[in-house]
Amino acid sequence: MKELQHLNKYFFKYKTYLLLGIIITIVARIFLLFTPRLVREIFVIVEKYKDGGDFGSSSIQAELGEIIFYIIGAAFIAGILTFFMRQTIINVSRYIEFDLKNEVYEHYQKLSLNFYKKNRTGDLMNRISEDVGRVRMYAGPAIMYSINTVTLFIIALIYMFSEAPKLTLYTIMPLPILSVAIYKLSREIHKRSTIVQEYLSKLSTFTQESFSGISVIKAYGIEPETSKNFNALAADSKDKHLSLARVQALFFPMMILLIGASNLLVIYIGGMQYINGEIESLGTIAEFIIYVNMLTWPVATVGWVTSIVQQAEASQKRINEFLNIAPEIKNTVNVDTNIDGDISFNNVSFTYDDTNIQALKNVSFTLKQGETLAILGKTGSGKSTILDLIGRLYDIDEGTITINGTKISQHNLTSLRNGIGYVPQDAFLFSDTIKNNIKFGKEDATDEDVISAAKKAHVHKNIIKFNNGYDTVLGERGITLSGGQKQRVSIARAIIKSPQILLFDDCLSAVDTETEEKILTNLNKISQNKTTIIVSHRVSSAKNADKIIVLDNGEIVQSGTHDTLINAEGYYKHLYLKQLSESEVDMD
Ligand SMILES: Nc1ncnc2c1ncn2[C@@H]1O[C@H](COP(=O)(O)OP(=O)(O)OP(=O)(O)O)[C@@H](O)[C@H]1O
Repeated sequence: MKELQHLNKYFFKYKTYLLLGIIITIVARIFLLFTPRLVREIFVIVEKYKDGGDFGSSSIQAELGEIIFYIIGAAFIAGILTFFMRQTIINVSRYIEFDLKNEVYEHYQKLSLNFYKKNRTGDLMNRISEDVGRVRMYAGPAIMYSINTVTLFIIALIYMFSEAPKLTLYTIMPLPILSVAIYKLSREIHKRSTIVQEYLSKLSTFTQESFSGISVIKAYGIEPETSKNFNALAADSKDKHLSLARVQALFFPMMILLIGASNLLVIYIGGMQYINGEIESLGTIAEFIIYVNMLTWPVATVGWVTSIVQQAEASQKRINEFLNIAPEIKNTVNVDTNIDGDISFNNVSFTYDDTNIQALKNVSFTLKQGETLAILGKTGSGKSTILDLIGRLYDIDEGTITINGTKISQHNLTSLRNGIGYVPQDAFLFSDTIKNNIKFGKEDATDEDVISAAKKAHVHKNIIKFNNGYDTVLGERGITLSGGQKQRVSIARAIIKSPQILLFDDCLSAVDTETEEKILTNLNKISQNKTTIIVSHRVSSAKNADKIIVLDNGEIVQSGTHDTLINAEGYYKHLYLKQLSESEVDMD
């Protein structure tokens, strides 16, 4: 129960509701327990009448009518109170579920990229949905059924012992067996349903990947193999479902068997006692049969609740594991800081701790506000890493990065990120309208702002050709747009923010050189007093930059301007000549 203590703050938050729920539960059970006693009363009256008691038929009718009225009244009140019991306690569990989901989600948002690299997306999703769901079962149903069982048991046992102590002992004898059996069964059901869940998520991952990668599957003609693999997985999943259904099918027969055993005991022992004169009325037997049936379900829930609590404890442990991870990138400055665009790298080295790859070695450069830097280099040479470090997605191991002369870690993290417009290599678009995807960079942007940004990113003409224009909804990862269109929408998203620093990570790779030229000219105009860094594999993207650096294996191997670099031996000149001859071939 140590892990579940995390929920105490929520129980405290909803204490009034919870307390009300507990009181309602207790009162509801008291009313429910009037029925067996009233039924016995009926038997007593009928027995007296049959034995020739001094009843007239109209007075017995009146007495029976009164008792029936009480039975209906008690059941009615118990029913209403049971409704409110669920409305309070189960509602509290839903509030707690909602709060916990928000807490986990907010925490996820604070965690650094490293965390997301180390943990699978499916795992993150499971903890926020399935695990929180299991914890809710503890916060609601488990508490409700426990109070229910305890109250019902205490009150019923008091009534039963005061009525017929020996019969009571026999009646409750099978109940612990029922409880233990249900506990064992619930554990087995849980074990098998976890396996079923695993198979379901395997199946959904498989289908999701097949549909996302359907073009590759079709292009390689491997539909039959994919179907075979799906069938095999589905067959395994079916077997696991059947094995779960087998144990689930045992649940009710077991309950019926044990209820039957208790009823038999009541009838047999009660009957003997009636014959011996130990109990006065057959009504007592009827009363006890009702108790048995009333107590069976709560007793069964003891086993069930135990297994719910164990599952909730395990789930909360998994949730706490993530909640206890402190964000690696911490905001140490609470006031806003000014980001104007002077950037300086001073002997920066950086190693990714998950792969131990040293991505940057002693990298130094300075950029004044308004200047443009182009970074070139072979793949894996560390270009994207430089951009990630400017956005402080990772903290550096050695050296210093400053913006406006202040160390990057001394800037307010929100000011820093607000001051940067970042266009990633892999343009990610949300399943939303094009307009909202562009506005993502600036929630309060007007339609005119959106259009102007799209024009600057040279995508406006494409967008207005769609039937719904800017209101065109993009599919998962923007599948309705071409690669180049996606990149340009992503550029518009950065432009609309009008940040001081613009970071473009090879984001023109999918557009033709002519469009690239036009976009770069527009960017040149926009970024007059903004600092721009363009990562590229093309000399055409770099040639107008104020500074160019060439990276190799994390080190700067060349730096200068286009003119100086095409006259010096090295990667840049080589690339320039290669791309020049390629473009000449294209023109032929
Ligand atoms: N998140 C990460 N975790 C671990 N290693 C990484 C991570 N990102 C990059 N690397 C490694 O760091 C090195 C530099 O990667 P980086 O993405 O900066 O190169 P790049 O020059 O931008 O490459 P490309 O031109 O292919 O985009 C590579 O060896 C890469 O495998």
